[in-house]
Amino acid sequence: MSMENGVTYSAWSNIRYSMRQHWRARPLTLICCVISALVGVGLPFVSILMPKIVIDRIIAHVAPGEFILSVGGMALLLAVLSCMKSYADLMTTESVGTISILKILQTTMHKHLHMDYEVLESPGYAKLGEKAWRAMQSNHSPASNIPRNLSQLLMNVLGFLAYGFVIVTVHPLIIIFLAVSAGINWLALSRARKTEKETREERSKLHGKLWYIQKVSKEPSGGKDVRLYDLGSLIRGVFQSVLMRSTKKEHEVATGDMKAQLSDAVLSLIRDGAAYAFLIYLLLNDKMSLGNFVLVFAAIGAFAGWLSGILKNASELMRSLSEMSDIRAYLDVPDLSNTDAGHKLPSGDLLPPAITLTDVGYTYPEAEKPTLHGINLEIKPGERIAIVGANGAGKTTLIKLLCGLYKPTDGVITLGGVDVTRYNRDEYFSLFSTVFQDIHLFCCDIAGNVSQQSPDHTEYDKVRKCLEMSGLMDKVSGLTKGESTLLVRRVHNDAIELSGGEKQKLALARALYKDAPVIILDEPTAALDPIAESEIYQRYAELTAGRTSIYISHRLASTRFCDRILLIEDGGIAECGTHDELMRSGGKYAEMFDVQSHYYKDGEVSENEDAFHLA
Ligand SMILES: Nc1ncnc2c1ncn2[C@@H]1O[C@H](COP(=O)(O)OP(=O)(O)OP(=O)(O)O)[C@@H](O)[C@H]1O
Repeated sequence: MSMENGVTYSAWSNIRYSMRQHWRARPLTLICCVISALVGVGLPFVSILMPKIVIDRIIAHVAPGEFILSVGGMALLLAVLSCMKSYADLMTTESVGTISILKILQTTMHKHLHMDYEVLESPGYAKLGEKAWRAMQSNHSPASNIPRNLSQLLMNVLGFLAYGFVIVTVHPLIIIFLAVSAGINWLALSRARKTEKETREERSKLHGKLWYIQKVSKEPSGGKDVRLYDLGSLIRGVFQSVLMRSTKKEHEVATGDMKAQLSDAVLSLIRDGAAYAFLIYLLLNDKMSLGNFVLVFAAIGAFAGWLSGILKNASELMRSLSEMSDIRAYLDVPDLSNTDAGHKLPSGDLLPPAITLTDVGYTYPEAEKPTLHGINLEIKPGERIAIVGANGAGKTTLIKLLCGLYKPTDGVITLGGVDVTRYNRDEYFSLFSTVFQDIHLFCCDIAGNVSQQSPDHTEYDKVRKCLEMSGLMDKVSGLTKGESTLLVRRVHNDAIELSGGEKQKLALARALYKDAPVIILDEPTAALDPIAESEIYQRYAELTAGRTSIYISHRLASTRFCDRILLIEDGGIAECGTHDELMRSGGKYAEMFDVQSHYYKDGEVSENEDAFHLA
């Protein structure tokens, strides 16, 4: 699955996008940005104008009342502008620094939670995610800096024009000289930006690796192996080598930035020095009044600031905009499934529906060959199917296709005679209760983990019934808080930890609570003790009553209570039939069953013996 969505984002489109986000989060932010820009020019302008007015008034011998009025008025204006600037800056910093970043985090979380599972799992998307995450965390975070950059750019441009006008009125030559030196500076900054852009892909990859190694080193699930196999030195070595490569690249970027800043400083010195010398020459030769000299002298000093401000802000804005592209590229990866209103799902008497696979195949993204191919299968309403096969045969892949987490790369799956891609993705999910091998617990109480709903919407009697059926009620009733006991210790101090088998029982209770017409169980008893496992087998008919069920297991004896057994081999259905039929045909299933049956009681399993008594 290619993650190139073919969309490019122009600078203008990124600016509009960012403005829209900020406007939705808090319109006041953008208003304050504009106020900050305008006052940011007005304030220093009034400051440099004040000495000229004082000198001009003194030289003109104005009346004391007029003098106090004009100077006092200027001082008052300065105080008002200063307060406005402080307020606008405070509001902007607070808004862009928290609210807007949180808004972006909220948007990305919504994307993680609702995108197609197939996209979420794909390596291409993970890479895009790393780039976007890096962009969100960077010092130049577009989330916070685009409005601030624009505000500062606007302030610098206005300052440049206002001060430029003052200088031009004295001598146009000075402004040409200042503009040429600014052009040279821009070239230096462009080079720095080019280095940053060229190395961004690689820096992002290295950063992703560092982050992954950090994550591995602190995950308790990997912590056992790290200690018992002494993986610490290996992990440290890999981290060190990636860190060195990452530091080298970051150093390249920092050096580019430093060179640009150095050239700015040197050029500013030459530029301002020459301009001041020229001014002094004009004053000494009576070609300029003292008031104008003071005004232009201050204007030239500040003009250089506006100029380098424009260059710096433009460069930072470019960087922020390209980082915004990274975030948008991540957010805009399209879903492959139908998320619009789809074909009406079967309901009432039509449940559970028939599911048909016609020439279905699936190739994982970037895989060399298909994991599954040419699968033809009809699952009748209410049928109990068992799927068996060696490790890596494709059993889990097949059920992910069935329950809509993957879209077939070949062939068609229909449900109730309708191509499943025509149903709305989330409505289609509602038809399946699935227990996967890897069980995810959410940081709420046991009841919430079973119902997957908030307490207001949880039916507690139903929760207890499902816990009873899955065999977890004995454990839960022994807990002080019963089904209100919290799970996930990382989040809640008073949470409990469940064992592997208990988690599996909880997952089964969750599947039963959902009460969907199709129940799919992928090795649901792998972690259960023999008695608990046997109870599940004995209750299987009750657990799956009125539903279509699909059961994956390596314990071949357990598949005997199913109507049909499918053996997956070499990416296809190699054998299909009842246990007796498959045993009679003497194929792979019979061979696997015979190998396993050596471990049963007394070495043999007779046809009539309870096949669930595993040693
Ligand atoms: N996300 C993935 N990306 C790429 N390849 C994958 C992915 N998941 C599984 N595979 C590959 O697909 C093949 C089938 O995997 P699958 O999990 O369907 O096997 P399985 O029959 O359920 O195995 P097991 O009995 O060990 O659970 C394996 O070779 C595996 O490497």
